[in-house]
Amino acid sequence: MGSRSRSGGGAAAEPKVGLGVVVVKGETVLMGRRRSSIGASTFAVPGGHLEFGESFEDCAKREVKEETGLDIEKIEFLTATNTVFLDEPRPAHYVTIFVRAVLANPQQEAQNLEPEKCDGWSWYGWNDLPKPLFRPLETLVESGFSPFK
Ligand SMILES: Nc1nc2c([nH]c(=O)n2[C@H]2C[C@H](O)[C@@H](COP(=O)(O)OP(=O)(O)OP(=O)(O)O)O2)c(=O)[nH]1
Ligand SMILES: [Mg+2]
Repeated sequence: MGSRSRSGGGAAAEPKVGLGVVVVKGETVLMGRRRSSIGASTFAVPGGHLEFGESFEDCAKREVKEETGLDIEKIEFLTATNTVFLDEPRPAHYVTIFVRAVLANPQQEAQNLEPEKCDGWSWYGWNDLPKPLFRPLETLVESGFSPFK
């Protein structure tokens, strides 16, 4: 058939673009434990798929609003990671764009607006992150990267 799919079952095998938002408040970042199939029970920052035609900034604002209700500003590109998930329910390959942002209103509280996808949101120090981390984030941390430098 000449199919480029390697995952079988007709599933798309192309790499996808994910976007993770490191929301910074003081010395802490916002993280929650995932319930979604890829990376279930690992801790990740809010984020999701980049939609067709969307800017990184708009994607970051949209995903953080949908998942936490928070409004963010000062969105800056941080770095990208390249992760192949072979041990998940379905093989997947993600290029993840990481951006940093701050709260538009530091008094605003995070709400768990998609409880089917996340156990809840909390603030963690970068040197005291919860474990295990979602793999793209683990790659970021292990590279020595810090959103506070
Ligand atoms: N949320 C989040 N997604 C990430 C991170 N790193 C990373 O590679 N991704 C990738 C893999 C995820 O499967 C993908 C989509 O994010 P998601 O799993 O939260 O999906 P979602 O339902 O919020 O997205 P969407 O389909 O509603 O746009 O983005 C991260 O730190 N946080
Ligand atoms: Mg998400």
